[in-house]
Amino acid sequence: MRLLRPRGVYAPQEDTELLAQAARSELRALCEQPRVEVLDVGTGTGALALMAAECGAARVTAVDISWRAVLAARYNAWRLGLPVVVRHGDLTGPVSGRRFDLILSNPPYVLSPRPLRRGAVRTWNAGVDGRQVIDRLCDRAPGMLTDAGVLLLVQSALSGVDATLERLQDGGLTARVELRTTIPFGPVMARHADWLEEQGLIEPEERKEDLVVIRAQRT
Ligand SMILES: C[S@@+](CC[C@H](N)C(=O)[O-])C[C@H]1O[C@@H](n2cnc3c(N)ncnc32)[C@H](O)[C@@H]1O
Repeated sequence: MRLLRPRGVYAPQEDTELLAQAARSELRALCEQPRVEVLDVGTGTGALALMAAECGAARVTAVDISWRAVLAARYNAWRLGLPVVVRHGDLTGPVSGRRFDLILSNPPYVLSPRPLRRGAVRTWNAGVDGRQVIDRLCDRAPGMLTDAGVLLLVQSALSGVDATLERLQDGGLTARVELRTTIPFGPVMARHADWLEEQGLIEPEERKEDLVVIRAQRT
């Protein structure tokens, strides 16, 4: 898909593609049912929400905290003629009270010594433990899934895979690692490599990380 991506909006990359891969196989089974509802939390350009609509999901809603991302995703949906409703707000706030068959999220998960700020860094910065958005999403997801609903979430293994699995399990979901791949550090991670080494999170000279898709479902 050729998508408009204004400055400051996250460019779809390896994490987006890994999550899309997991989502496509989920959607193949789901879209045989009528009225499938999908939510994409932190939509950026809208790439994942648009893919879900293209796969045949009946109702796709996307949310982002950045107005720039919301406007880009709305434009991309209009240009491609795909029925995606894009809402502005924090996490699931704009859709509270609704339930979804599939929730997708590629949230900010990058560990950073810098405080969270407004602006472009919000697309990736997730605080010193990389969990400032993931933890809140794990707490909200169980209450937003239909009975057989599925959450697919992508993150770096550096941000704590076990912490995510445990948090989702505490919320009553069965959670497991669905996909995993190793990628070389991109520019943001490369800038933080010395700090990650100091924290003992990576080996000296290690410049790669595992990306993981976590799948969670109500037991
Ligand atoms: C890593 S980008 C992923 C973008 C897109 N889903 C993709 O995979 O290409 C994370 C997105 O989450 C958004 N975001 C960050 N914090 C958020 C929050 N609290 N609520 C909603 N969206 C948020 C950012 O603006 C950004 O667009």
